[in-house]
Amino acid sequence: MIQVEHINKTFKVARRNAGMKEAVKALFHKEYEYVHALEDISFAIKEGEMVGYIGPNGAGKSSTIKVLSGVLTPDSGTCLINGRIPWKDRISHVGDIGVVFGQRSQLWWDVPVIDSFELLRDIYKIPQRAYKDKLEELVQLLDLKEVIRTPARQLSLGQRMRCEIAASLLHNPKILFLDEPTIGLDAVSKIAVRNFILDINKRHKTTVILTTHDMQDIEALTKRIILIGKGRILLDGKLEDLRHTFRGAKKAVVEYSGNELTLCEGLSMLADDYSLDEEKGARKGRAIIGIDTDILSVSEVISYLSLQVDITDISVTGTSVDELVVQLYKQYEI
Ligand SMILES: Nc1ncnc2c1ncn2[C@@H]1O[C@H](COP(=O)(O)OP(=O)(O)OP(=O)(O)O)[C@@H](O)[C@H]1O
Repeated sequence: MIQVEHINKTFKVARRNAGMKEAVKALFHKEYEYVHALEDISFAIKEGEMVGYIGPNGAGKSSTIKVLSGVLTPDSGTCLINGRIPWKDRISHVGDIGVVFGQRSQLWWDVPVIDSFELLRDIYKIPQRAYKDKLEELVQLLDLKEVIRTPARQLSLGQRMRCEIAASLLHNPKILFLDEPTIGLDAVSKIAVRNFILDINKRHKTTVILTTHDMQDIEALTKRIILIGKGRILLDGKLEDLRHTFRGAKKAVVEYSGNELTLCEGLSMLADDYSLDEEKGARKGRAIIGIDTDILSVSEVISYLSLQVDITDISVTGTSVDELVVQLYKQYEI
């Protein structure tokens, strides 16, 4: 459905130093720098897939989404979406895609949201019957009844984001590009947005490409991730496999009293915060210990530690998706 092959995009950016003198100098002699936003980007996405497109700031995520949605023409490479080249067949292509940029609005600011929806109906030439049915579905699923008669500028961020998502789906697109859809939302609104995305993917087999810095979005929505750094794709694989790779790392938070903790092979001290009871000559503390589960099992760790100290509380957690991504960024030096 989406086939991207060897896409490259370089931006030519004018640069000058600060100050009046430099500004005048730049009038006569401009200096340029070249930013390689996308370098040899290739991937394929099947119908109905939900893919997380992740990477640090400036990695090239938005540039990729812009190429896929047809607003940015690459310097070289090919991209076919449902048999169309996005930047060449823009008008027919936009009928197939919905785009939500979390940081930008597609709603007209001063008019009630429903007026923006009607305008989009005209732009996309949605038949009246289909529009009515879709609107009804979206209003119900996204709980918009109370807000669509309000101007966009008077909505809370969460309400506006739900309206943005509805606006992007009115014409029933096959593909949805979501660029930071939960940015700035509170926990309840984030969950509502995520549940809705899961729901439309299930109902309509909508293909979703999601760029986000929120790893809970990735965990809740996608099975596959594509990691981009400095304009290049560094990894494309299943989240599950990645978890497997990093499975060997767990963390124990141990509240203890007694002696100083000594660690054996397979354990590493990440933090040890304690106070000293000078009378008893004993410590009371909270240690965070890294466990390499390829060397020691969790039960062995508990037995080993309880031989040394009194454990008053212990919790053991695996690597979170956030930690996993930090490790990936470290591994790929991005
Ligand atoms: N129109 C442009 N003109 C010049 N440089 C640009 C332009 N758009 C993007 N870039 C540069 O291309 C690189 C990739 O930018 P892009 O916005 O795609 O990154 P991103 O991964 O979406 O980052 P973020 O997570 O911060 O949104 C950056 O170095 C950026 O400065």
